[in-house]
Amino acid sequence: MAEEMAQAQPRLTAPRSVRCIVKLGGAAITNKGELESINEENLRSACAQLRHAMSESDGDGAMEKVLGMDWSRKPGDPVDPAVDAEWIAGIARLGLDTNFVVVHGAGSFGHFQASRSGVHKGGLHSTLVKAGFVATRISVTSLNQEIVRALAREGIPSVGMSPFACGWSTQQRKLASANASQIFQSLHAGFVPVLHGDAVLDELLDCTILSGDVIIRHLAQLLSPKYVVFLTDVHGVYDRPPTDSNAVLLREIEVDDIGGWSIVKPALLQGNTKGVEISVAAHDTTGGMETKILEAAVIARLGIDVYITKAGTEHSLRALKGDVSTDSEDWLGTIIRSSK
Ligand SMILES: Nc1ncnc2c1ncn2[C@@H]1O[C@H](COP(=O)(O)OP(=O)(O)OP(=O)(O)O)[C@@H](O)[C@H]1O
Ligand SMILES: C=C(C)CCOP(=O)(O)O
Repeated sequence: MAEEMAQAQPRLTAPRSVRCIVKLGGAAITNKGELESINEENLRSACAQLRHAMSESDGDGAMEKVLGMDWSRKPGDPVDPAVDAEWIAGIARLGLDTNFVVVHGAGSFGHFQASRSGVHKGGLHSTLVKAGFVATRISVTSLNQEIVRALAREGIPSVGMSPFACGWSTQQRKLASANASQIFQSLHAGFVPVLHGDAVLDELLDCTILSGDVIIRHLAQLLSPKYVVFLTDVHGVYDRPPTDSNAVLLREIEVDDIGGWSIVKPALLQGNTKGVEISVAAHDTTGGMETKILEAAVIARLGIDVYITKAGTEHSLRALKGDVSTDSEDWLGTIIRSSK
């Protein structure tokens, strides 16, 4: 009996060293202005680049034949999916370094439902908020499934995990309970966990919206990855909204011990005391680029380099491979790192 109980307890040991935690930003993998619309090209490219970054082979990372893992039948498919069971059985190992965690944002899934009903502000006694909570979860979990499928089609052994369903909750929007044992165990078993920004219960507000950016910071604290990558729809952090033609890309930001940060590159902005000007879309319930920068600064203070760059570019591939340094003049993106 005691043995059975011991087996039933989750293993709480930290996993093998995690190489990278990556955020697939909602602005990149969805068409943000169009309700529940996936940016198929960006999603496909992000998944292919992830596979490439995980590949253990020396070449360009592309296996001759990818072991597709989405075996479900999609609408319009005439017959059952062809699964070459003999070929698969003959493959000794995947040849992928799967020590990655993927977190995605909501983009045009979830934010609209949440902002329309006010889920982010709480108050589950309101029927509108309750309905909005359900609608938000339907929307983000359906996006999660599409992302897991896209990764699986690239042969990445991914498993979807919803923070709400894993019992994660907040207290006044700050993470209060976030058991990661299922994530640890999945990594141990060779799976790539795929989490997402979610609607969660809040001890004071009843409910709120937990951003993928906050999830990434929490996981970075728990898993100490080698580096963290945020892929989005712009090249990185600019000194003002990139819609302004005078916006300058901040190439390197240094974070000190107490969380203060300063611009290192470009040199012309060194000593800039005005800070960064940010605009956030009206329906965005989680703070947009501002939240990303704040969470990235916390991660950098841990001594973990953070790369923010545009999805579907040569720069995103280099970031996913960890092939970026402060000397990389030809890399387009923002590096946020510790000053130590
Ligand atoms: N100073 C700034 N620097 C960079 N981007 C900015 C700035 N101000 C506003 N933005 C906007 O921030 C957006 C990216 O942040 P956002 O949070 O939407 O990204 P995401 O993580 O990809 O999306 P989601 O939160 O849906 O997952 C860009 O579309 C950009 O226009
Ligand atoms: C709107 C919901 C449900 C999640 C938001 O997550 P984010 O897009 O990562 O900020």
